[in-house]
Amino acid sequence: MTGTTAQGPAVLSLQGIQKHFGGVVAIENFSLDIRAGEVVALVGDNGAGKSTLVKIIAGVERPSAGRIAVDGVEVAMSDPSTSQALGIQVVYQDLALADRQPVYMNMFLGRELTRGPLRRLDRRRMMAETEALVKELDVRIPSARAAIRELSGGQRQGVAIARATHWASKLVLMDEPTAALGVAETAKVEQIIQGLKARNLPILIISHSLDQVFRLADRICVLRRGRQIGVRDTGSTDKNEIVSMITGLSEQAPAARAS
Ligand SMILES: Nc1ncnc2c1ncn2[C@@H]1O[C@H](COP(=O)(O)OP(=O)(O)OP(=O)(O)O)[C@@H](O)[C@H]1O
Repeated sequence: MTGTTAQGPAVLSLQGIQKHFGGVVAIENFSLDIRAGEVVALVGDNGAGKSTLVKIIAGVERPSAGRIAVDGVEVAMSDPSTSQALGIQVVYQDLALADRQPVYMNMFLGRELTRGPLRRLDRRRMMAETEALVKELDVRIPSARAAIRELSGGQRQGVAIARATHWASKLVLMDEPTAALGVAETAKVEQIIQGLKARNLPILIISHSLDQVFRLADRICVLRRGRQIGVRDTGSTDKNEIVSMITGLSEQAPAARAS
């Protein structure tokens, strides 16, 4: 592998990760360090193993072999709550939002703030915290009281990202965050993701759009049929190289490309 020039200690370190589903090798031997403040894109064709890797980090799937460390300490991601407790949050494609509930309740879903001995819902505090967060991240929603179903796809995605950011102290995983969005909404969500860099929170993002990957990522990690093909710094590679890594077809020489 080449091109791993990010600085600082690894927030998340994956070493020799393997995952077999019966006879299917979904992940062969995967190693990657992710550091504070960087966006790493995971790319590869359908079935390359991207979602499986995200599920392993999220504690949804157990690796067949390999080691995972958070801040240098080896951990067993035995279930999603372990991963969450370690400060890792996932924004899944379906967003996992409660459609009928207001934005502020979604922000605290399963972790609602309460007050007093009767532990009544502290709606005011949840609303205030939600408003501060969406403002900080520039997620433009009509109100923290708006029900999710009243929001556009881009606004929903913004809420899901804001929630993940709120609860993640170490890492946010994003699985195709703009797959269902139009051009303008994609641009807005990308702007929100770029804004997260200021928080120094590392992001691992799955995307099928190489244009998006080149806009957002500091490093690009390529998988092909479960094999880790390589990691490149975005600034020292180009789409041709990444496409050839994804497909396994060698790059055409410039002369041949021009003809
Ligand atoms: N629960 C499972 N049981 C059996 N095989 C699985 C399971 N989950 C994934 N696989 C297999 O593992 C391989 C990797 O799948 P994965 O979904 O991780 O790929 P992907 O890169 O995320 O693809 P896509 O871009 O289509 O989402 C595929 O061959 C898939 O069929």
